[in-house]
Amino acid sequence: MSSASLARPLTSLRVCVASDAEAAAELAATRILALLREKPTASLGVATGSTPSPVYRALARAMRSTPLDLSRARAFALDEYVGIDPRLPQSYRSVIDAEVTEPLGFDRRLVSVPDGSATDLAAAASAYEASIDSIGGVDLQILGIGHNGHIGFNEPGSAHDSLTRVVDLAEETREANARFFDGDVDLVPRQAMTQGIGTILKARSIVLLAFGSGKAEAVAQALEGPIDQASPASALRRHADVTILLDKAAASSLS
Ligand SMILES: O=P(O)(O)OC[C@H]1O[C@](O)(CO)[C@@H](O)[C@@H]1O
Repeated sequence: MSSASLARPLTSLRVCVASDAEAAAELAATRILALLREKPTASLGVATGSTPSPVYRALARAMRSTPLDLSRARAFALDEYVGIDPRLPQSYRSVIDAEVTEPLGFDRRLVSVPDGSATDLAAAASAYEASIDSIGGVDLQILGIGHNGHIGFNEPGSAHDSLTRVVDLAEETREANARFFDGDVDLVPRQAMTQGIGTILKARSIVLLAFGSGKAEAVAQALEGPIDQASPASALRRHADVTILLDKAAASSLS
């Protein structure tokens, strides 16, 4: 099914321009906490990268003042580099452990990250998709957005109904992520295993955050440009429950 043939009617997104990234992160954290209080077995979709970090810090702060038991909650990471040793600090398994599992008190057995070091990557990707479906899907998915509009590691050109699979990373994505690899783009893996756009759209609710002027064009394309494969994040406009949390700089190209 091509993205153009998707028949679901378009719905309006809630767009909130916060005073700064910290304020936007607080809003996202409040939303997550409300879900987890109401449903202690909720399943949270967690992103990595710089964008969601203040959300996880805000959650940890809130839980220090008002403790909440997350030991029955689940978390599913969006993506992982292919071929990376999961023990390396740059692996998304390590990032999720350090930013989500340990500080927030998830049970490690209930936190899943795609297996980018599997021998049979296609089978591991299918198993990951099936594991999300088998527990009834993600309740709330946290997303960032790449400079080129990617969500997860779904680069421009990804089908809007794509599922978890191995993808080639765009050069601009590898260059953007070189900062996590001692600034050396040659150390950034060339492939990743990512939830597809179709996987992401199966989440019941989605919160996308974007901060800084470097994301402004990608945000404008996603929200105001055509809904097409050139802008992976534009697919979010096909979902019924999406909240976009921006700082002023990331909102600066919106009309
Ligand atoms: O938040 P960053 O580091 O700018 O990266 C943008 C987005 O790209 C991804 O890293 C791809 O996984 C997202 O998780 C992230 O939020």
